[in-house]
Amino acid sequence: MTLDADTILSVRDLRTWFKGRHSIAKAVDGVTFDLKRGKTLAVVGESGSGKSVTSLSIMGLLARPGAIESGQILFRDRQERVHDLARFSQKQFRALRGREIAMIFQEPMTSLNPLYTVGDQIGEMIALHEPISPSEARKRALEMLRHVEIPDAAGRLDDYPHQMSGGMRQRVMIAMALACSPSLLIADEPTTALDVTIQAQILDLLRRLQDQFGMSILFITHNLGVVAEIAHDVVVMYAGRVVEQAPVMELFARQTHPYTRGLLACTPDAERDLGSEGERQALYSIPGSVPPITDLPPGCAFEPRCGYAVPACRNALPPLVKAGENSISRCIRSHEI
Ligand SMILES: Nc1ncnc2c1ncn2[C@@H]1O[C@H](COP(=O)(O)OP(=O)(O)OP(=O)(O)O)[C@@H](O)[C@H]1O
Repeated sequence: MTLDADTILSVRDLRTWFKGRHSIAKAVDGVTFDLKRGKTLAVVGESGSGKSVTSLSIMGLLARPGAIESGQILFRDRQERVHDLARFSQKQFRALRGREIAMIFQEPMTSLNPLYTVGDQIGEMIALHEPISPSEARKRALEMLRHVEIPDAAGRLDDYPHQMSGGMRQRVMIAMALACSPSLLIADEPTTALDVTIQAQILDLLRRLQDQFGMSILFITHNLGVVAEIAHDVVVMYAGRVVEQAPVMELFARQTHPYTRGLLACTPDAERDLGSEGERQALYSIPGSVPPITDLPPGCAFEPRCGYAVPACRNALPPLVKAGENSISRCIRSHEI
C-alpha cells in the first residue's frame, strides 16, 4: 500500500453497492480520488449521485445492505502508517473515528445529545480518546468553544444544545469534531440548512480552523457556490461515478463535462462564464433527473439529459481522460465543450 507523501486519503476504484433480492443499487461504482494534506477536496453532485455513500464508506458507517464490494480507501494516520479502511473492522473504526477522522453533518443534532450540556459533550469526546481528568476536560472544552469563536464561551459551556441558535449548534458540532485534532474532517453538507450569512461565517471558520489545525477536509455538497468558497480541488459525481475532477480554479474557468456545466448554470451567485446567452438559457436547469442506479444505460449515464450527446455516447461508458491542464473528464466530447 503506497501513498504519495502529500496524500492523506486515497480512494481507489471504490465500489459500494446495495444488493437487494432482485437488483443491485451501485451507489458508488468505481470512484477514485486523492485528498492532499491540509487541503480541501469537494465532492459535488445532485441528490443521489453517491456523495454520502462515499463518505459513509470512508467512516465505516454504512448501513446494511450497503457494503464495499471492491476497491481501496487508503488513509495515512498521524504516525504516518497507511491503512486500508475498505478492510477495517468496526473495532478498528472505533479507535480511529473521532481521533484521526471526524465528521460533521447538515443537522447538528445528529451529533449532539439534547440531554447533556455542550461542555460535557465536548469534554466527553476528548475523554473517550485520551486519559484526562474532568476538570482538564472542562478546560479543553472551553478552549474548543473559543476556537470555534462562540461569543462568551465560558458562559455557554453549561448550555444545552436547544438553548443555542442553529449557527451556534453548528459551531459546537465543529468543536466536538475537532476536539481530538483529527487529521481528516469529513463535512457532509454542513452549511446547507443555514441561511446565507451564517453559511458564509461557518465556511470562513472552517477555513481558518484548517489553517490553524492543518487538517484535510473532504467536503460533500450539491452547491458549487460553496465549492468556490472552500475547495482546493473538486470531484464531480453523477450516478455513482466521477465525471469530472479538477483544481477549483480550473473547474470554474472551464468545465470539461456537460453535467458540471449544467450544475454551474443552476447555481445562483456562482462565478461563471458560460459563453452565449442562448447557451446559458439552455443549461439553466438540467432537464430530467439522475437515472435509477439499479438500471444504468451501458453508455454515458448523463447522455439522456445531455445537450452535447451524439449516438456514440450510448455505446460504452466513456473512460476518464485528461481534458485540461490538470483536469479529467468522463466525456468523449470534452475537448469540444
Ligand atoms: N439503504 C439503501 N438501500 C438501497 N440503496 C441505497 C441505500 N442508501 C443509499 N442508496 C442508494 O445510493 C444512492 C446514492 O445515495 P447518496 O445518499 O450517496 O447520494 P447523495 O449524492 O449523497 O445524495 P444526497 O445529497 O441526497 O444525500 C441513492 O440514490 C440510493 O439509490
